[in-house]
Amino acid sequence: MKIIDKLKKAFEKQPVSTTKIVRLDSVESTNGYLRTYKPEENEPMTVVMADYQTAGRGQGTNKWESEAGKNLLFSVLLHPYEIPVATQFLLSMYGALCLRDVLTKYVGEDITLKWPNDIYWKNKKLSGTLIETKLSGGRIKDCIFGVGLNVNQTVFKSDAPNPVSLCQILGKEIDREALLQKIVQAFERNYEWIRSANYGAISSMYHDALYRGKGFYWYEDKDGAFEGAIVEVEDNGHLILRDREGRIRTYEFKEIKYGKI
Ligand SMILES: O=C(O)CCCC[C@@H]1SC[C@@H]2NC(=O)N[C@@H]21
Repeated sequence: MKIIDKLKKAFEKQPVSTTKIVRLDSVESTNGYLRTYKPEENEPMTVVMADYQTAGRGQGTNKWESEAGKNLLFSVLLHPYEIPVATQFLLSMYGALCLRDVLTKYVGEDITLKWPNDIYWKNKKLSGTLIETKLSGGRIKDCIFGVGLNVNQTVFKSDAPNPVSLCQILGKEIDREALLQKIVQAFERNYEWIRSANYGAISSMYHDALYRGKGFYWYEDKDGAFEGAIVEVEDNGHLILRDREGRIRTYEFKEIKYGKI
């Protein structure tokens, strides 16, 4: 085969992303940027990424700090009108599974999903997600899926929650742009899951990928520490644990902490 034909073939095989990606040097927060963003009519998905955030937000009242130009800080705007509010955890599972798919290709087996949607490598946090939704008539009008993924940072502040970066795991710097392309392609490819609203299949993939998905581990709620095993994550996103006495305990996010293994 001629070289040009080989190149053409390779190019045809390479999926090309159709999603608009807005690239910024610095912004307060990529989630905040998308909150006032007006998409074109034929723009099902928009991504905004920044090299630096001056007020990056984490879960609850946490800040998300990230060294300039080292990591991936991006938010994906989706309009999943198909999804009723009651089952909006589907979005959380979809996003986390997209990230896991790509990161597993980089790192291998040890990538898991820590309820509700952190990405862990072994027992260290590789990525965190902040989801914000705008509702209309009991359905989801807009969903902003904001991701902070540690890529090339190697020194973290001491109060960061057990962080790790891809560079630390793999021992080499990672091309952030190529990684972002792969993640966006996974979001595009897997959007079919949302369209088909195949809750059972997504939920089963999510459960298979859960950190501490099997066996008893230490947890901590407002009454203290206890050993529990994950029974399931409900469709509404609540975590159900069974303790050593067989008691079933149900938690919303922030009501439970992971104790030491
Ligand atoms: O606390 C967490 O684990 C969630 C962290 C989410 C951080 C990302 S960085 C990009 C996007 N913009 C923000 O302000 N936050 C999210």
